[in-house]
Amino acid sequence: MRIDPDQLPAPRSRRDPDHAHSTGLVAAGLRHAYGPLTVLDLDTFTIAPGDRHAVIGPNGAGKSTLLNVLAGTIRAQTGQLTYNGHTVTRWRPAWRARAGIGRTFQHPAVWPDLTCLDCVRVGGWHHRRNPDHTPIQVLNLVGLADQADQPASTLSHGHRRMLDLAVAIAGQPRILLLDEPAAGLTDTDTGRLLDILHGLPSWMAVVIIEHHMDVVAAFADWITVLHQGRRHTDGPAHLVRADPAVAALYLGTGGGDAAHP
Ligand SMILES: Nc1ncnc2c1ncn2[C@@H]1O[C@H](COP(=O)(O)OP(=O)(O)OP(=O)(O)O)[C@@H](O)[C@H]1O
Repeated sequence: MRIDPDQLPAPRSRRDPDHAHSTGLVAAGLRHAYGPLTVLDLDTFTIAPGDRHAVIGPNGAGKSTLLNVLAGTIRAQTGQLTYNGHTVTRWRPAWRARAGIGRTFQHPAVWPDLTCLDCVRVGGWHHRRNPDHTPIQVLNLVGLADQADQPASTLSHGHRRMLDLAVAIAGQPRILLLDEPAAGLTDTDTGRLLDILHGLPSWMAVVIIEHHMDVVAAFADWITVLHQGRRHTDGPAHLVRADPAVAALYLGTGGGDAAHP
């Protein structure tokens, strides 16, 4: 089901003149299977500059698979990805990151033996000549400036998640993909996460996979609901959140019929 956005006023544009040449990411015909199990089967998925987009769905719906396909960690068996007019379907994750597709991981992936500051330096290595923010400023943004010289391995789970986010932000991505950024965070850290997300530059598109609906509600303009690898619903966030079929999907009371008529 697709909610008609024409019911609403036009979404606020987040385009920045400096990034007007960015046309975002367009995925078409993505399909991925493990043996007989198709875990992703999406006709289209689009990320426009400045999007604030949440991908939700029950466990096993294919959300991380989608994010991994967009970031290049998994190569979909069929489909095409176009980013700013370039076909990037076969690009490695590092090439995509350098081109502006950044990400965090469901299980924070930081370099345990490096200090927090060095992790952020690595994250921003391709912007050394003209950084928007110094590494310490990025650490400050996520509340870790006091831990700058500490090895990443000594951080708590919540702080490792923040460091993972800082590493991604240091790369100044045009598209930032966040896999369950609030998982395991305290309420205080979740509040900080939302402050950080709200403070990201308007030209940066942000896509989150998230189970915490309060985070989705506070962050997203647009929601895509996946179920069994397919699009169940997508549309403006407040309409999707109010959609009884989406609630039914989470409660297991028949939403599956909407995805697989
Ligand atoms: N390497 C793998 N081999 C086989 N099956 C896999 C593999 N990785 C994922 N899957 C299966 O693919 C399906 C989609 O997984 P995925 O992690 O994308 O779902 P998800 O929506 O992110 O779930 P969750 O919310 O629990 O993280 C699940 O059924 C999962 O068990």
